[in-house]
Amino acid sequence: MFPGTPPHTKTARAHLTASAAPTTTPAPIIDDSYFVSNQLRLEIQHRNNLTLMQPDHALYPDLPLEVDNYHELCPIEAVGTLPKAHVLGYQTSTYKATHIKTGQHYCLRRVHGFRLPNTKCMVLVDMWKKLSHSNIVHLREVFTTKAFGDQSIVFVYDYHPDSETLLSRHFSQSETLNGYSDSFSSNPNAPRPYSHQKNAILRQQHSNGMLSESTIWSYVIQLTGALCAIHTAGLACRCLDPSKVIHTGRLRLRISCTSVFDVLTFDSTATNPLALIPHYQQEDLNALGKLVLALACRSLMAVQRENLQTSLDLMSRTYSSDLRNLIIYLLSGQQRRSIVDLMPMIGARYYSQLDNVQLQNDVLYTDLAKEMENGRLLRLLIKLGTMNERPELNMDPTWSETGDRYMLKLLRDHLFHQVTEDGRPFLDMAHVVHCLNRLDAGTPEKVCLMSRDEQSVLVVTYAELKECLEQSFGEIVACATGAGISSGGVGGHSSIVASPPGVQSQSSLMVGKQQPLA
Ligand SMILES: Nc1ncnc2c1ncn2[C@@H]1O[C@H](COP(=O)(O)OP(=O)(O)OP(=O)(O)O)[C@@H](O)[C@H]1O
Repeated sequence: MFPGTPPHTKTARAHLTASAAPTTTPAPIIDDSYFVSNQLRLEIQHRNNLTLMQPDHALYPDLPLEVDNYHELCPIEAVGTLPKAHVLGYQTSTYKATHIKTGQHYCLRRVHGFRLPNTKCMVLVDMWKKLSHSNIVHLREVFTTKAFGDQSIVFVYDYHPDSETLLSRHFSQSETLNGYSDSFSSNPNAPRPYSHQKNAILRQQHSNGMLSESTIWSYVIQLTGALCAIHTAGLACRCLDPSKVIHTGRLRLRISCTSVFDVLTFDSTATNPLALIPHYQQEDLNALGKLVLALACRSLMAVQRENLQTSLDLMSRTYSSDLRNLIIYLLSGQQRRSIVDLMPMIGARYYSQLDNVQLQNDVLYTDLAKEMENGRLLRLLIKLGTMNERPELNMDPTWSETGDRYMLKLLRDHLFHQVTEDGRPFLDMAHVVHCLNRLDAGTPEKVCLMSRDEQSVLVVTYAELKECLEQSFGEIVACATGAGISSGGVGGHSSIVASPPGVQSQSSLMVGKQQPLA
């Protein structure tokens, strides 16, 4: 069998009888799962699709083409979503947009009809911009604009494709629409009997399905980490609401919407703009307690003031006393609490979280390594594709068919155009990847290449083919950049190690400007 020839295959037109083969070869790989794990591939594909999503002007004719330094605005909320007035009574809209200069994607949160009285609040905005944490959506800038036809203020954040709010992920649609839509604001004027409330919470807990305790602790660890960073920076979150925490990928949480409340409620007459921060930090802890309790009960109703005790009783049936104690601590408004006090309550669960993150990291590294390999192979394919069948170079129409390029053309056939004994295309990505890897490494291993008319057989090493490739591609680059002009075969990079009868000699095959040898 000729070296480098896959068993029981023949080249595009030639039949390599010598390679007739054992049938023990593994089944050929013909799908691209060969390259990267399926689940990750789907996830990344989906995120890329969302990131590359283009604006639909027919659907959103009123959207401006440009807003400040951003263009290609695409609303992130579902089409047909009715305008809501959630953030302090202002209507808001969220868009994916592209920065005009850098091409980076961002998430723009627009607050409609808001006029900024002065720029004093920018002190807080600057503090937020400096805050970088893996569980906080990074704020990049804030600006006012009339591009939407009104006076709007726009908060620019990092874009995290395929995110979902905790509200839509873990709480039922009906609950958000049935009069309890303002997640945590209870209406004390609407009393309901205890049993009614308890049954309703139980129903929701059952219909929504319980979250595992480890999931809730993972959320607690991420959110306390974020709060710790915010409080340490001398800021308060003020938006720890299920509609403002986004969930991406596998259990990854990020607090979004930061700084919006600070700007919208900024009191420019106050002597110290940071005076109320300690108070808001206490409110953050309260909001965290409510969020954890709501998640444990899978119900927003669970955190209304009159339902708190019932909800704590219900969640204790399923979850540990540690989780209950953590919620009680967070909701105990009388004492002065600190986010740092939560660390001993979480305790050894940090180790499991760290372990999960590191395991996930290992998986990503393995897939990244595969992707790097794929990138390498893609560059090789680009070089081959640029060269093979090129109609002419330096006014030489035979350039791609002569000299070193002829070997590369035969290599192309060897890679992609092999057929089985009975003439069917031979598809095996493993064969292509195997050969390309050897070509990239320039190994001394030999490969047998046969011309389509079966008259010539070249046996060359991958090292020689690699040199041909680099040399020929270099000629194209030089021609493209006007750096140098050359044509014809360079010769000397190949050798016929074995020539079956009737095959042309090395010199006539490889040197000078010969007639096309296809
Ligand atoms: N930084 C971000 N990157 C990507 N998507 C985001 C980002 N921030 C929010 N989203 C997504 O945008 C969508 C809308 O978010 P938004 O916070 O406006 O929710 P909402 O329920 O409409 O809130 P509001 O009460 O302010 O109207 C959600 O699906 C959310 O997951």
